[in-house]
Amino acid sequence: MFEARHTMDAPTTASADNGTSGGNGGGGWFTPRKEPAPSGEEQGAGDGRRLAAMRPVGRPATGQQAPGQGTPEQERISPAVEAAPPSPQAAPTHREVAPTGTRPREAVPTETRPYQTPQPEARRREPEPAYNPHEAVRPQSGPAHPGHGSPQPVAGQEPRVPVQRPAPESVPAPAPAPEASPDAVLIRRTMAEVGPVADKVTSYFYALLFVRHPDLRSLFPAAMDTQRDRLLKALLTAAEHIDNTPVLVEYLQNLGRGHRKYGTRPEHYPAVGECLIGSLSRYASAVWDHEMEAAWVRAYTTISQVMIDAAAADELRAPAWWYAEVVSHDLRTPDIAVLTVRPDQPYPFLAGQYTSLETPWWPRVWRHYSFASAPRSDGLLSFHVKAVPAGWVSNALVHRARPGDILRLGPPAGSMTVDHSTDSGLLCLGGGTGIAPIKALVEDVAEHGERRPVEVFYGARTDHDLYDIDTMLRLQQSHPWLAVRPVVDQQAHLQLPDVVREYGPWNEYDAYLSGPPGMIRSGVDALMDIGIPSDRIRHDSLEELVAAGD
Ligand SMILES: NC(=O)C1=CN([C@@H]2O[C@H](COP(=O)(O)OP(=O)(O)OC[C@H]3O[C@@H](n4cnc5c(N)ncnc54)[C@H](O)[C@@H]3O)[C@@H](O)[C@H]2O)C=CC1
Repeated sequence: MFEARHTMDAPTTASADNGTSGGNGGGGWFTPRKEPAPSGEEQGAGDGRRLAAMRPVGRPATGQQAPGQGTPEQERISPAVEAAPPSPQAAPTHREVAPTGTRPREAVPTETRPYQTPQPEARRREPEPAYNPHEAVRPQSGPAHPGHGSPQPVAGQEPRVPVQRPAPESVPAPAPAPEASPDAVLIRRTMAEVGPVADKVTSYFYALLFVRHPDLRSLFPAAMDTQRDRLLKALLTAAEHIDNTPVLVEYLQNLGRGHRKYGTRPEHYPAVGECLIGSLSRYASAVWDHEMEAAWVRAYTTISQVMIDAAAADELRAPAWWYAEVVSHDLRTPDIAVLTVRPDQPYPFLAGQYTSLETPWWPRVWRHYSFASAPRSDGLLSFHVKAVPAGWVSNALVHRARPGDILRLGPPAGSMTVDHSTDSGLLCLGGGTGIAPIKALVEDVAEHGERRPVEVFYGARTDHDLYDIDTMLRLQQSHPWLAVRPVVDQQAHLQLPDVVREYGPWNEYDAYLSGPPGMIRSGVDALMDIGIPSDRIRHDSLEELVAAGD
């Protein structure tokens, strides 16, 4: 039910309303409690009191940004506890389970308003601060060439670069916070404590949630496995950045909007908060005290309030989800398909954004895919999908979906979009199916009639994996401002990002990266290394990328 779309640009630290002001102090409306256990018997009066206290404040929706725009989600496959409504095929039944839809939101008792939602601010994505060395890739670059032939190398042979795998991204590491608020300090102390046992915290959290609130189980997928840590990760990510109001608000608004498709309602939030704190208090017992609990209550109240408000505002102007009929299915390689779908109602989005997608075969299991085209006059949407081992959704989309099948789409999200107020060039790195949003960006620039230079480096493992090279080369032929350079690992002597160093200078360019996490990491490193400032580098969230694609 909570979707963690941790973006690069998300959470750093700042301060504004740090939760320490207002009438929502530590002992105010939340009474510290005993350590909970996943037992129904523990739902005593104390719990009921706590639950009421944690209920977020309902507030009229005003001043929200357009759906899906400028959101930080920018994440490909992200942590998201996928609590979703039913599959299209089971729509009548599931509609009952997921009653939010487009109904007016339900009123929630107003108690305290500990937090004022600031207006979202425009921002750019920033890279994650620290990356590990990359996986080995031996790409090769050369001039654009027609068809699937091997590109010409652009550099001499070099030894293969020794590499390490990126470290797993579990609970986000605390961001540096020179002036952290007292609440932020307490929250980070908790996270440092629970980080090493994140798996246990997650299991315990869901045990609590489903034992105490069995009605919420139907909002989650039947099999929780790959998605089980998403809710907790989302909450911890948000809590960790509780000081950075503008970024946090944007992140949470996006999260709140995205949760409409799961059937999340305001009254679900206290239950989640209660179980979150129950889990944290158990696994951070060595440092847990009243102050720490109060800090978490304030943080969670803020988090849930922003999400609820954003969902309510979104409800006034957009459906919780769209049905979309598959109108074409083009198997480009044995494991990559290009799908085109027709949404049942207009679907506004921006080139460079992505959506969440659910197939009829795996109800409530959602995966993120970028739009592979800029918005079209016929309203059709296209996606590039690679079937990955054990990937339920990707395999269904590649090997099972056929024209006539009905999918569901969540709202658009992501801020890897073109800034049309400048005429900077675009330096685009697309790896594998990561070329999809890059193609959309190129089309977007073309449609705006701009003459800004666009340089696309398209990486693939083999020349056969350059499944969309013909399209890209056709675009290049039509647009003199566009250069497309395939980079094939198989014949390569340099990694894709290193190839980019061979060209340039890039000081007048904004950079866009899309592809596997290792490519994003090394790409951001390389681009910053050659002097492109981080605020000119955009990409989807690494967390989502790590979890994506299945
Ligand atoms: N389908 C979609 O709409 C989108 C997918 N993505 C992500 O793109 C990825 C695509 O996967 P595949 O097609 O299997 O790509 P892949 O794993 O075959 O990699 C494609 C290319 O990226 C480069 N690359 C890979 N790892 C690298 C590293 N560590 N350092 C430098 N360069 C590296 C190489 O040139 C490689 O050939 C997935 O992770 C997916 O989540 C991202 C955006 C959109």
